Amino acid sequence: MPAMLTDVFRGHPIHLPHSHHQPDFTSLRELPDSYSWTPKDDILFAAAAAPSPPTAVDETIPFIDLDHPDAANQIGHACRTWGAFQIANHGVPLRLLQDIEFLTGSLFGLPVQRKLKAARSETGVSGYGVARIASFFNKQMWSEGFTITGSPLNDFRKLWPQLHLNYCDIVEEYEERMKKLASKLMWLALSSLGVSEEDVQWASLNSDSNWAQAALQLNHYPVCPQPDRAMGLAAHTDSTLLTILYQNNTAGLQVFRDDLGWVTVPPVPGSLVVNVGDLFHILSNGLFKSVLHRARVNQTRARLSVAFLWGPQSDIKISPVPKLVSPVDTPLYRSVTWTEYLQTKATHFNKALSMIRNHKEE
Ligand SMILES: C=C1C[C@]23C[C@H]1CC[C@H]2[C@@]12CCC[C@@](C)(C(=O)O1)[C@H]2[C@@H]3C(=O)O
Ligand SMILES: O=C(O)CCC(=O)C(=O)O
Ligand SMILES: [Fe+2]
Repeated sequence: MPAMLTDVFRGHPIHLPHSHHQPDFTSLRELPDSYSWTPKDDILFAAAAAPSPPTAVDETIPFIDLDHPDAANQIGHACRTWGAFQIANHGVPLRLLQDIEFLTGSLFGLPVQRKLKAARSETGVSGYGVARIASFFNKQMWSEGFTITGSPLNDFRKLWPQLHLNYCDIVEEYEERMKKLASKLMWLALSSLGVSEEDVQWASLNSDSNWAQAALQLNHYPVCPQPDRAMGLAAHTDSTLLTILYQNNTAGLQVFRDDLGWVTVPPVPGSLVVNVGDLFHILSNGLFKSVLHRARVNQTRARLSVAFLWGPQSDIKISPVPKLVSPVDTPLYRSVTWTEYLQTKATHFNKALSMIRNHKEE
């Protein structure tokens, strides 16, 4: 039995503040200094868009109809240029999206004392708390999170003594749908590079398809008195193959482009945002872009998001697909399992990718 996602941080304990040490988000009229970000707290905080032609001003990530006959190429192009795209006709019932949004709102609406009964432990992955990347920043983020790996039953029982079974059913159905969608998206993207199942046998569609695992990250960004100086979730890349994100009807997600700066991803009701993670960047030998993204907050509306963070089981070694490496070159990256990569990220954060990069001998 390979190590599970649940255990990846056993050897990487982390001490993060819990909400009972934090001010009550809802009662503040001014941002405390510990929540006020400047460019020195995050070098990209104020990264202005490079001067660009007026036509490029409202450029954003591609919107792709999965029923379109050219969807595979559109996805491949989006993965290479943006590392992110939005999808319609993804087959996930609207009712299920509404259910997971309701669950998320209901969870974060619980009294703090109740949420803390399911607080994430210092060595754990699952539970209530601030995002793990918080440890790399001096300032606090204007958000709270809840991570699910494996069965949420134990945590949900603590949150909702009566209704936990209904909520477990929603999570189970959501994860089931997301799993199928993620695998479909990965194969569409790979096929656009001419990569087929013989080239990536561990991910074969026929193998009992249990080669993948995932975490579900629920995020809540409360209304904020001074949103221009606050940060909902600091800039990061995901350590995944792919991440599928549902956002409620409140803008906040931004992706970074060297030539455009921070670009907002507008919420489109019923659609989902997909982004390339570090492992897909490695698998594609650097062709697909692991996109830097963050979440901003606003003054009038609370924001909710649900990220399905998807990657391979822990016994699977990810390395660049040989077909995508030129015969005269070495692959851009060494092989790595998801567990090893998450552990590297837990200590080195944004340096993790470069640490597994092969450096060419002169
Ligand atoms: C399977 C994963 C992926 C994790 C760690 C672990 C569980 C929670 C995920 C997130 C979710 C929020 C952003 C992020 C950067 C974070 O802090 O926690 C993610 C991180 C990663 O993609 O590296
Ligand atoms: O809330 C968002 O839009 C982004 C969330 C995110 O990046 C994450 O959970 O990894
Ligand atoms: Fe993310």
